[in-house]
Amino acid sequence: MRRDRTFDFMVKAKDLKLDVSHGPILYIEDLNVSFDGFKAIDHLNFYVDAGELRCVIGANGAGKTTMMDIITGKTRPDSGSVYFGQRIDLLRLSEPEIAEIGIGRKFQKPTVFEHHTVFENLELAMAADKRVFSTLLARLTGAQRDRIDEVLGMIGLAEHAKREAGALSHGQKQWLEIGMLLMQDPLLLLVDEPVAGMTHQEMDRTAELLVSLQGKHSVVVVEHDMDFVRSIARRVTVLHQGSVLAEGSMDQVQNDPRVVEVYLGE
Ligand SMILES: Nc1ncnc2c1ncn2[C@@H]1O[C@H](COP(=O)(O)OP(=O)(O)OP(=O)(O)O)[C@@H](O)[C@H]1O
Repeated sequence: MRRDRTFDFMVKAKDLKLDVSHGPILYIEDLNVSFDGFKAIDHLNFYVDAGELRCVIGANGAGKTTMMDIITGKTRPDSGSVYFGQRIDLLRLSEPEIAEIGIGRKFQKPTVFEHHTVFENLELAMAADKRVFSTLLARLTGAQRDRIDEVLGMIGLAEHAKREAGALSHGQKQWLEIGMLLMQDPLLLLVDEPVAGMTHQEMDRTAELLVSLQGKHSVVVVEHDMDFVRSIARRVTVLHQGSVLAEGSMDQVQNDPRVVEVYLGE
């Protein structure tokens, strides 16, 4: 895929300018990584358009987590390229720098601050330096309050703003954590198995939330629950043995004989 190869040497991560004028916000090309000789990612090509909501499925060990780890700088590949927009080479950036330029990640297990209220959790997420929490409380501007209220509405927790996060249900904690990521206004949001352990009602609500994020944010969701994937996905990527086996609508991939054989037919 065409990409302008301009390198921003000497520029601080936060000053890098995202360029999505060609469409994709994420370019992964010919990516490879091995662990002790085992190819976890094998000549992987993967593109996500700006504003897109993409689902990634694949059997255990297909390489989904490893791909997310490479995007966020946690794992370094052996070869290949990973670009954020056309110009930002993610392989040159550290994990904190990647977060700073607008890539947020939600892990499977919620990690909210249980002894703080929902509101305070969102407030804390706004601070780049988590140690400033005690001083931040007194200094919220009107715009910051408005942003917290807006996110509370998006995640459906406005009525729970004053509750301790530890008292929330599992699903509500997951939404709060997505809200905490939203406080950083990420351009790309990576979400790992968001509905594991949720009730059906919570799953429906999570689907609505993720669908509402597309457009303003690009979202990549890794999920095993096929009904959930069907309920949100516009485009689905099936990973198998570290590369893309199939890509398309849920109907297309579900009817692909190779997919049926290696994954859905299990
Ligand atoms: N740090 C590591 N060291 C050694 N092997 C690893 C490491 N990380 C991943 N692997 C292996 O690489 C393969 C791909 O793992 P990965 O976690 O990316 O798959 P996955 O698609 O996320 O699977 P799951 O659905 O189970 O989370 C697996 O066989 C895993 O055991």
